[in-house]
Formats: sequence, C-alpha cells, structure tokens
Amino acid sequence: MAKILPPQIIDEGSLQQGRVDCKNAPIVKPIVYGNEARYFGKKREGDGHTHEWKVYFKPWRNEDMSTWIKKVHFKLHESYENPNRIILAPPYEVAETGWGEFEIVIKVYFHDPNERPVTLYHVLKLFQTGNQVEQNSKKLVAETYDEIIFCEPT
Ligand SMILES: O=C(Nc1ccc(C(=O)N2CC(c3nccs3)C2)s1)[C@@H]1CCCN1
Repeated sequence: MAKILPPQIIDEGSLQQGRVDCKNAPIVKPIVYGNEARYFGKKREGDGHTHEWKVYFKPWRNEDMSTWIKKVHFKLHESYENPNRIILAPPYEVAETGWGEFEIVIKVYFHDPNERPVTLYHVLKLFQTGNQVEQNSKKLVAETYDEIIFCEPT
C-alpha cells in the first residue's frame, strides 16, 4: 500500500520520520504539490476575480509519472464550474482564476489495482504574507515536498 510520509532527507543519513515496513527495499517516489499564483493588479471587471493560479502535482525530479499513475483528481471549491477536475496524463495541473484561498483535495490513483489512492490536501495560496506588496508580475509559489512510498510486491 502506498503511504505518504513526512519529508525525509534522501541520503545515507536519511532522516525517515514515518515508517514503512517492506519485506524488500521500499520504492520511494519524491513528489511536489502546491500552487503558483499571480495577481491581476486589480479586480477583474465582470467576475471580480483578482488572481490567476495553477494547482499541480509533479515529480520532484523529472520523470514520466504516467507509468505508475492512472489519474489525478483535483477537487476544487464547489462554487467552481465542474469542481472535480480529473487529469489523465501529465502535467497533472489545473489552471483557474479566483479571488480567495481554499482547500484543494488532490487524490492520486495508481495503475496497480492493489494500491489504494493517495489523498493530499493543499490550501490554495494567493496572497503574499506580511508586508510584501502585491506586485503584478510577481509569481507566488506555495508547495510541499513529500514522498509516496511503495513496497515491492511480494
Ligand atoms: O476565499 C474563500 N473561498 C473561496 C471559494 C471560491 C473562491 C473563488 O475564488 N472563486 C469561486 C470562483 C467563481 N467565481 C464565479 C463563479 S465560480 C472564484 S474563494 C475562503 C472564504 C474565507 C477565506 N477563504
């Protein structure tokens, strides 16, 4: 069963915080998920949206995840049209616009029928923290590093 563990340092001094008991060496898939956002500079006429953003799930290193991932489901806020966005091939991302921050559920499905889907939670971030000024061209990035760990089938 695939498990999501807190980040670990992948080297000989690896600090593995969670435990996965595999009979053989586990298969570790480092991943990154999160969002980019950019302020329009003002509220958009018509719908009042202020930002464009993109939520994503991607490998930490460049690899073709479609060899082991069947699909990725991004569940947006219910006020969005078609809030359930299913992405069947990389890049696993959804681009939208809006005015606020909310939780996005990311559910990752695997080709292996024995592997249960993995669910990740990301709070969309649009606003710079503290006294940072909203700059039109400045891109904000908010992302999390994690690892999906599989045990070799016995
Ligand atoms: O902001 C928040 N929730 C949000 C949910 C959806 C948001 C949004 O941006 N949009 C809906 C979408 C549409 N516009 C027109 C038709 S659908 C653009 S914001 C919460 C409230 C307090 C703190 N965060």
